[in-house]
Amino acid sequence: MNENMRKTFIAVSINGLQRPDLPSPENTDGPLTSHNSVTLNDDHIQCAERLPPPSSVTAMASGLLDRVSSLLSNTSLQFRFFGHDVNVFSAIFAVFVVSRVMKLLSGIRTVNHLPGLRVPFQPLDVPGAMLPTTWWNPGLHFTWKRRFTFYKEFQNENVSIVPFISGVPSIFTSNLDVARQVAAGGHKTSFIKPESASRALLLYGMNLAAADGETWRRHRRIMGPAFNNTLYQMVCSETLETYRDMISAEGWDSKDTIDVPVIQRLTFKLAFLILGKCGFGFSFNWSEPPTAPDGSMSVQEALRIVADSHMLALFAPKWLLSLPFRRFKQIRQAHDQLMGFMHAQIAERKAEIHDLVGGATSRTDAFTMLVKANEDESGKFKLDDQELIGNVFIMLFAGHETTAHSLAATLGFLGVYHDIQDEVVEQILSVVGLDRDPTFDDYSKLDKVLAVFYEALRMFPAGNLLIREATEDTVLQIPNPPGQEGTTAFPVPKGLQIVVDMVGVQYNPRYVDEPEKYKPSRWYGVSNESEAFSAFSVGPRACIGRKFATTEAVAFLTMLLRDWKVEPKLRKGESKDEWRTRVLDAHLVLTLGVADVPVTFTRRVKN
Ligand code: HEM
Repeated sequence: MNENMRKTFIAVSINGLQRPDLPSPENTDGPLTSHNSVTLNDDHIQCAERLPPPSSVTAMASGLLDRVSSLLSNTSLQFRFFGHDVNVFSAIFAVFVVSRVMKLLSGIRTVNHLPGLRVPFQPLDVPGAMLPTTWWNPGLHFTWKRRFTFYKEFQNENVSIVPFISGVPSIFTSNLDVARQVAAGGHKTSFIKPESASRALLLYGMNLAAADGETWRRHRRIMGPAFNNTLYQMVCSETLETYRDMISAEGWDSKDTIDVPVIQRLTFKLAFLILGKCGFGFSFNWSEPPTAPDGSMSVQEALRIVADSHMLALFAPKWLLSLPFRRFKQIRQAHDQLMGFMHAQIAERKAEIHDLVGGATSRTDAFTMLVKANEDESGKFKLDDQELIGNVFIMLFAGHETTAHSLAATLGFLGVYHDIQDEVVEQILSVVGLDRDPTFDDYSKLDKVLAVFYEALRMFPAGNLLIREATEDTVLQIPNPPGQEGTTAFPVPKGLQIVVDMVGVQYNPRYVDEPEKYKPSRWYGVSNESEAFSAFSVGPRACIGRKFATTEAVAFLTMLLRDWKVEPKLRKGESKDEWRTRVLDAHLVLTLGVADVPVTFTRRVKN
């Protein structure tokens, strides 16, 4: 019996993995050929290539079953089945194997036989993400690690992933037209953010980033007007102020050379303070003490704790955070204090807006603009107080890490490429000069400063996975391979997950030549709104904070690069190329960032 089971298992597994349901090589009308540049023969070969060689699967499965069989044969739990003695555990094992093979085959049908990985776990689910990357487990970071090879291997800009133990089948896309169809939102979309993807965004209340459909439209209608030039003027002037504050608080004004072991320490603080000032409307500064004059936790400290513990608050169960540890107590205190404070602030801002003639207020931060836009709205479109708070906090969570990491990567690249740094400084000097600080009006003339930021962001796209789920049976129009006109219809069943792989998009040679090279010149003269630069996503659901982030980046880099030359802080005997390979690599938690960047700043005009 055990020997028979083993043969059956191996036959079923290998047949299942090799996709007997593919059209025969002669039948070129199969569902894949129309938009693939490869023949079905190649297709079969590629699919097989993703698997270990059949002989090794056979040997492994055989070894595994021998061990399981010998273990099971020592047990005496048996029952009669069609005249045979069957061991209970063997039967359970057989049912498990058959159910997994069925899951695999059904998954392959769901993705409409699109070639791709056939793996035990979905890489974005807990087991697949936690287990190390091996030949059978792509791991959470596979889109980064395989950025130069993944889509090339399958000769397709869309690749399926079908798990056979746990997780749902999905299609990963590196094509912008497909991204536009699934991620852009809009009136008639058949795709939503699945609950599992938006849950992480809902800690402080419903908000723009987590909402879908009618709810999303209601939130965008109120959030849209808050992101305007008055806000960007504020972002610009507060960034200049924060830069000056940093220089004096860090003691840089008396030094000519400064070593910064991790530039993220500064960029995270900058991004946090700008969001605190321009997002929440708080008067934060670089060296605010953690406690207020009355001894209680200061608002700046409370917000910093909330920002730093976001991951823990997301993934730790509620009971864990209620344990009496000092750190957890601090997080609870920060959360409660901020909530009370935010509700009081809403009441205060509403009163201020109503008391002033025509609702005009001198405050220009996003929170005040949001409350004002909401007060101007009537009836069913109005957001409640918790939704207003949810939207203020989503700015912190969506805009903090993303901006900070992109700035860190920019400084890392500029440290390596001095010719590019010199070109940018030349533009800064010709637009702004040495005698005044930049203003928001200079922004459009500083396109090379914007370009160095854009190119770093292209290479480390912070919003790296846009996960969507089909709400109904629908059809995607998939562009034919480069060089071939037109599109091919690809049926998508209800429930299928489509993941826009932003790393794949940004490294797709269809959109950028030499994607592995840091070449800011590709963005010279490209306007801030242009969808040619797609790392903020595209369409109606693209990042609402794009100009917020770029205004801050341009203002900060203009001030910093005018005063300081940035260089990589090399280890003993290390070359710049070695530094680049070691340092400019991904660091992935919730968003994609760059590993710790150590740099040295040297004053350009000595004191
Ligand atoms: C370099 C910095 C940033 C990058 C790379 C970035 C990237 C993105 C991307 C790719 C999306 C689309 C996500 C999706 O559709 O699933 C997005 C959405 C969003 N971002 Fe950003 N972002 C950045 C900065 C900011 C800032 C500074 C803010 C706020 C001040 C912000 C607020 C938002 C919000 C609220 C959404 C949701 C928009 C919607 O669903 O309508 N982001 N961002």
